[in-house]
Amino acid sequence: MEAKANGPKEEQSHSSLHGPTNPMVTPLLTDLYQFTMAYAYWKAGKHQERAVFDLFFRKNPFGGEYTIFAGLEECIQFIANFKLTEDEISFLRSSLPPNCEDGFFNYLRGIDCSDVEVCAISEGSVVFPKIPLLRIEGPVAVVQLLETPFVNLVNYASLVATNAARHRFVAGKSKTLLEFGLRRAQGPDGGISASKYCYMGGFDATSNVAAGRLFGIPLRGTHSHAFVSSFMSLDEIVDKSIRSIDGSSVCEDFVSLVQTWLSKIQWIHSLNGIFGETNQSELAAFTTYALAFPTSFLALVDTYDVMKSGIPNFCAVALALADLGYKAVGIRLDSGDLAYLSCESRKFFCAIEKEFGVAGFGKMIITASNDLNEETLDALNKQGHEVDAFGIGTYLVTCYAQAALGCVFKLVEINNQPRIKLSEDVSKVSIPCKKRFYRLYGREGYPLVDIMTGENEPPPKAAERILCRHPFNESKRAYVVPQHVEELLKCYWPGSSGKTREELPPIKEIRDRCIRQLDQMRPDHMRRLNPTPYKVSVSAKLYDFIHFLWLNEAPVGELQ
Ligand SMILES: Nc1ncnc2c1ncn2[C@@H]1O[C@H](COP(=O)(O)OP(=O)(O)OP(=O)(O)O)[C@@H](O)[C@H]1O
Ligand SMILES: O=P(O)(O)OC[C@H]1O[C@H](OP(=O)(O)OP(=O)(O)O)[C@H](O)[C@@H]1O
Ligand SMILES: O=C(O)c1cccnc1
Ligand SMILES: [Mg+2]
Repeated sequence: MEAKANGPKEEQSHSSLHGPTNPMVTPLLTDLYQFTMAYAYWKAGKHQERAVFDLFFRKNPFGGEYTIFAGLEECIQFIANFKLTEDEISFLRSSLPPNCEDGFFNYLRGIDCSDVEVCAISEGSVVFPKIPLLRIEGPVAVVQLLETPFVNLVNYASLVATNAARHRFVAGKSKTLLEFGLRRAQGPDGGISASKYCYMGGFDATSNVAAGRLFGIPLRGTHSHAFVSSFMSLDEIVDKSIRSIDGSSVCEDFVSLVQTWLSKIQWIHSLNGIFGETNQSELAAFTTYALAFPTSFLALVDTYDVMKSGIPNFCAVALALADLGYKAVGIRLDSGDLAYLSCESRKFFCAIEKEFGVAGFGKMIITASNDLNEETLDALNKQGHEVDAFGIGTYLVTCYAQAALGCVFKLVEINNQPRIKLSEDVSKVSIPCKKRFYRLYGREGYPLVDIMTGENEPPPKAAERILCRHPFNESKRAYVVPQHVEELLKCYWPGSSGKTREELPPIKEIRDRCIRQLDQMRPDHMRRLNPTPYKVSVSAKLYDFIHFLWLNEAPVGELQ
């Protein structure tokens, strides 16, 4: 069932700064330590010092080599409306130690994000580890307060968008992908976010009505087993009349028409022996649904027995509808061997088309659901199947294969002084400095490498050779002559910088960007098994600076 599009709230006001989708996203949606640090900064007179933080992740999820960046609009909606209320300030006063001075709470009363600059990669972009998704600059105490909500808003959004993109990659472009996860999602916010970001990652529609209304995502749905099993017999159908599609005639007894078709199907030579008596309560359910939705009839056919009952019953109702000029949509399979049952169902539909000359009957849409995930989609592809649309819930929205993306928020500069965070684990050493990022494209149009440079370095230029260095591994480096250079960071919240604010595009545009960028990737980065890592690099100058700072900050050990 396809719902009629009806003035999505989002499309009417996509660029207005109306606040985050979830009203729980307030300045208090942060960790206590952000406020205790803010107090300590304030007490030390350090709170106005200008800091630059990077938000990035260290490892791609799901064993893959790419990630989809999502959640940016919610971050901007959050800071555009960032203001502590008197109630919130009173709560903080009661939560912090009693010796915290009043002046701090007066300071909190005055803060907003008008002096914070947020630059970010465009939402829906394909992104890679270590390259900051957002660069946040402003008074250290304020920016520190943004850490937890920003990381929270980006983490799950990007994880589930990536999961959706991965499901799309396996299913293939021609399949319809429906997100059915609301009932299994991690709470209401998990459900709404899943629907929004699965659409962004390449799904076609959702069953989540609230998400349809909030974001203008196409709504789709079928019906459940309960609807089928709620019927006992055809006698329950009281109003049996239905008008033909062109309105020229009325069929007074649609039930009899369906029964006539069912007996005709039973006599088809090529189907002989497939089925005998079908389940009559199921037939009653299908007939009732068709009377309610003659223009979009779709039936769940696995309540009793797919081939012996569901499919013949569906065909009888669909053929009766065809007599009146209506074209049934198709079926949903929700159990059993989906490869086998989809192929058998297709054969049955083709046999009907051939036998009764009903054009297009063989092309009936077959939807499959039931604990689907990347692996089952892949298995179905390998076996061969006839499924046109997949309804996917639990594994998709809970991100069963990877619990979190692991975004972090690290200080890279304060008062124009670059800062570094060291770690025994080299992959956890942060890349210091306020930086710029570029994507370098090769001759064949594929992105070759992302490179970070210092803020004031000259940008890489097309057709000019540039040395790209692994940030930590001295021996890994390459000269690149890019065909095309794309600067990745754009200013989405200028603060007091005077830069122009990049518009927040509608969700459909973000989805299109995501699909386009995924299409542009070199296939070996995309494959599921042992994909090739995409190269993320730093300029020679930045490399030297990182290692200079590293040596400066790392204490020299003493051996005894
Ligand atoms: N051809 C196939 N190849 C691989 N996996 C499949 C195939 N067909 C279905 N599956 C998957 O196998 C699992 C079957 O689920 P399960 O064992 O619970 O049986 P079921 O079909 O749901 O039976 P029932 O509804 O009667 O309990 C699902 O995760 C489904 O996605
Ligand atoms: O399987 P998922 O990927 O989570 O997709 C959503 C599932 O939700 C519905 O039934 P539900 O699971 O509530 O009941 P059922 O398994 O008994 O059909 C639907 O029939 C799907 O099977
Ligand atoms: O519309 C459906 O078929 C549907 C919706 C949610 C969950 N399972 C199925
Ligand atoms: Mg289920």
